[in-house]
Amino acid sequence: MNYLQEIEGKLVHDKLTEGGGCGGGGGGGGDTTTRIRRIWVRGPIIVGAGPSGLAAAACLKEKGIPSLILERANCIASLWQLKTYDRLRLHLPKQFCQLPLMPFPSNFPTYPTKQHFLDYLKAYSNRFDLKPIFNMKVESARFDHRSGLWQVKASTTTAAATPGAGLDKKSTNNHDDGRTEMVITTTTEYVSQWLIVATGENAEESVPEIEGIESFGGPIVHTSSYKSGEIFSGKNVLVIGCGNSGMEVCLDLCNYNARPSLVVRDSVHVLPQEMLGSSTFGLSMWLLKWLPVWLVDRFLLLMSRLLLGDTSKLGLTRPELGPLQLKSISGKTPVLDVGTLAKIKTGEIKVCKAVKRLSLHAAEFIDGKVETFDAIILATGYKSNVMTWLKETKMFNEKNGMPRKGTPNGWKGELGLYAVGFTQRGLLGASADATRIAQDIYDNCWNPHHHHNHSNTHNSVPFNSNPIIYYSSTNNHPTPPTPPHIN
Ligand SMILES: Cc1cc2nc3c(=O)[nH]c(=O)nc-3n(C[C@H](O)[C@H](O)[C@H](O)COP(=O)(O)OP(=O)(O)OC[C@H]3O[C@@H](n4cnc5c(N)ncnc54)[C@H](O)[C@@H]3O)c2cc1C
Ligand SMILES: NC(=O)C1=CN([C@@H]2O[C@H](COP(=O)(O)OP(=O)(O)OC[C@H]3O[C@@H](n4cnc5c(N)ncnc54)[C@H](OP(=O)(O)O)[C@@H]3O)[C@@H](O)[C@H]2O)C=CC1
Ligand SMILES: O=C(O)C(=O)Cc1c[nH]c2ccccc12
Repeated sequence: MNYLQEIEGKLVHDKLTEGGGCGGGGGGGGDTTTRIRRIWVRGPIIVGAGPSGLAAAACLKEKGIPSLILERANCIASLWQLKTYDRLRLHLPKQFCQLPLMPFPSNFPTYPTKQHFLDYLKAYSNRFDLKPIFNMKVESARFDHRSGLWQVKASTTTAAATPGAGLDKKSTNNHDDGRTEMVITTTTEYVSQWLIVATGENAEESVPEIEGIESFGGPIVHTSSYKSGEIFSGKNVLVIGCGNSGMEVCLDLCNYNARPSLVVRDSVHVLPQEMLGSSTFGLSMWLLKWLPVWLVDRFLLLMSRLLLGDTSKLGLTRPELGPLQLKSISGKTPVLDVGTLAKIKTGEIKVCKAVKRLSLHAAEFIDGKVETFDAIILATGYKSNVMTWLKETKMFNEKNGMPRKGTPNGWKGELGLYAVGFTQRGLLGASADATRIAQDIYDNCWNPHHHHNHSNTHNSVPFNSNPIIYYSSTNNHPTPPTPPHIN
């Protein structure tokens, strides 16, 4: 640990804001009092250590290309590790959820649990020796035309650290109990020829505006902080949103003797998880090889009708478009039923219309009904955060932070910019992106002599595996400057 801090200390004391080395990199600007560490990365910078970022790094590594992963959380796969409920399993069979180059172990069940999946991701990082820099939140990234490089500014926040050099901001948090603790934010600028966006479609919670929400007297939690129904036992809980999360949370609430009501503001496709002895997803993929989407949809709807009955009688109206067509046009994922429908049929879960307004202990719905509730769970989904930090609007839509080009072409931008995991096709889509990105960087950019499309003629590794070069100096440390407080 001391050793790491020493590196950190050395770095921040070096005179770093001057350009030099590879092309100036912007910055400089004369005023050397702003102490920003600047680090040149040999390979691509990957933002996000979720399944997508890990897959991209592994595919690059396999081609001999080092990369550097920056992750805001203090662990890999933070969505899965920190923001999912206890009973979560993959909804799709494991063969559709594995990352490139390393299949799931054969002893895993068809639908691995959250812990299985996390164990797999840990093993995946170890296998490819991936070492993300944790607690490193990317605040901005822009392409510098002068140097031809991406400049990625990231911040690390340390609580109660020893004051030192290289600090952008020092502030104090005043706690209610009178304690004060120092919060230190350090900014680091990473510079590279390539930037791979892997922050995901689920980077931030989507929180709806609902009239009167501020006056509601009970707890309001997003599904990202819901663990289990235990604390809601005996309570009336309003679950807003009927995607896969909302549906499953309702089931979980029932299992803990809470009384959930599910808001279905519009329409939803609920499909059985399996039909004819195989997974609905697998069967659909297979049928799509031979039949047009509309026909596969007709088949899915027929099977659903036989296996689940008429869901509209339960308040779950189906959209006009079929489930796969809707998924491909809008990205809206059909719900794969894991037992919720049975509880709706028995009345253990009530289905409600859209919420009109909330008050201290109640919700009024658009059909005029009023019900009392002790708690609200927002199962309203997620959104990308790319538009908040990526200073680029050609590849990414500045409104929704998604690539402008649709699947499967959204992975490649210009000037060394890539995106992995924005296909609205889950882990399968992310894996395909990661493979393509690594191949593209290898083919077109990686060889210093730019042998376009002659990938199979050069199999030597042009750089050593350490991705970091300290921009300002001759230092070439064997490890990245890991923040001193990670686990
Ligand atoms: C409850 C739930 C269940 C799911 N189940 C399945 C399933 O069974 N099968 C399937 O295929 N898909 C499933 N998905 C879809 C899900 O998108 C993928 O499983 C997968 O997590 C996507 O990986 P990702 O790396 O693209 O994004 P994420 O897993 O979200 O990882 C992105 C990472 O980027 C980090 N990050 C974000 N912003 C910054 C920043 N500014 N700086 C640094 N780091 C940043 C985040 O902290 C995060 O660790 C599920 C999603 C949810 C919410
Ligand atoms: N085990 C698994 O594989 C699981 C996978 N997932 C995946 O994770 C991703 C996120 O899922 P999820 O968290 O369910 O989010 P989704 O985005 O899939 O669903 C959000 C739901 O909230 C509704 N909603 C949004 N705003 C409001 C509002 N103001 N009032 C009422 N309803 C509202 C939406 O309705 P509308 O359609 O009308 O906008 C939609 O039904 C998906 O890709 C999903 O498939 C999630 C859980 C489990
Ligand atoms: O979880 C997601 O968002 C996915 O894209 C994977 C997925 C889960 N259920 C599905 C049904 C149809 C297509 C994709 C999925």
